[in-house]
Amino acid sequence: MSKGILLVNLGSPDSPTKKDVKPYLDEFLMDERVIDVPYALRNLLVRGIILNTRPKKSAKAYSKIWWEEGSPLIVISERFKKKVAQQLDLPVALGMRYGSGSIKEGLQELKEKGVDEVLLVPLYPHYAMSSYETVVAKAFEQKKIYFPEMHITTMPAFYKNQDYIKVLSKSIAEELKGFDYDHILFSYHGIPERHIRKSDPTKYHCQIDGNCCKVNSVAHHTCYRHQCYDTTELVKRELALDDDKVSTSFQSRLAGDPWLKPYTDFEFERLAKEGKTKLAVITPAFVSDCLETLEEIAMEGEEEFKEAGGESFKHIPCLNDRDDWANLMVKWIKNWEATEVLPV
Ligand SMILES: C=CC1=C(C)c2cc3[nH]c(cc4nc(cc5[nH]c(cc1n2)c(C)c5CCC(=O)O)C(CCC(=O)O)=C4C)c(C)c3C=C
Ligand SMILES: [Fe+2]
Ligand SMILES: [Fe+2]
Repeated sequence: MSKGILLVNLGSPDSPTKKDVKPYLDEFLMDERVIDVPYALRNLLVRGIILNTRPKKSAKAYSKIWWEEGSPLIVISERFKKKVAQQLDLPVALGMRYGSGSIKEGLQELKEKGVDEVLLVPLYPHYAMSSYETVVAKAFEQKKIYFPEMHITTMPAFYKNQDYIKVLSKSIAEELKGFDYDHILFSYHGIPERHIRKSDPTKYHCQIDGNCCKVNSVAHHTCYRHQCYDTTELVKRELALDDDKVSTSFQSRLAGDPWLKPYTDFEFERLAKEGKTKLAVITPAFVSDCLETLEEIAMEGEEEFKEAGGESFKHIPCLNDRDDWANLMVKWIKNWEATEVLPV
């Protein structure tokens, strides 16, 4: 068997224009694990309603954060991949769940290098049906159709891995140097509450009230909300932060059913009104900065917070291509190569 790595991130449109954003959003929102309603209804919702207005709005947002080299998410993912590959003697490829540079292309690249045993690495710290699970499902679907000879092992979600928490905490501590804050908000990408219920294998454990999280359950392996609160708690402990200086919220909701609460934009207002006027925001659902961090938080969020009375605001960058983060990924991969052990 010849081993290789496929790192997978979400993907971006090819350019920040309505023409390129529309097909990207079409692929993204027509994913049954993202808008999880029957096909006919999803088709009506996405193609009959959302895609009439959203591409223009999203293109405008993307154009505010676009870099000369391209989409920040793609550029950062490529830099990360390069740093990881430099330290390994086995092929490393990058794939995107949506848009250009697909999972199929990534697997093809590995196949051409003689790989038949793939370590699939969804670049998400937490499990969610709409992020981690859809990457795994797509990779296995592509394997079945095009690469039946390949064997795929998937890296588990690493939201509470000790080394990951250390690297994340170190990045936060470094970024907070010189920033006088009175609160740190951990803002995670939101998902509809029904996704939590759907992903609960027991079908009764997750009450979405926090009490369920105190009772040990197999449901925690697939509960995005539980895992996000775990990450916050572990970083809080690692950095010895006071309870009342840290909170968790969920951003980026779309209209419709209730999404995980509290909502980040409401929290900006609440915190400012409570006199927490110097705010640091960390976005640990993403390993790479992207539209949701650079525009929604670092631009729009700062404006909303200051309009509500906030004085200073700092978005702490994602891990991106930090050396310690790339080194940690290399360590996990080497463990897998040598002993088949993956992070927990
Ligand atoms: C039903 C809608 C959505 C769910 C559920 C969802 C979950 C989810 N998304 C990410 C990570 C990212 N999402 C990004 C952008 C983005 N997300 C949605 C919708 C849902 N996401 C939309 C419509 C968009 C596109 C932009 C917009 O119109 O607002 C991005 C940024 C991509 C980029 O190019 O920079 C990321 C990353 C996670 C981790 C997640 C579930 C936990
Ligand atoms: Fe999203
Ligand atoms: Fe829970």
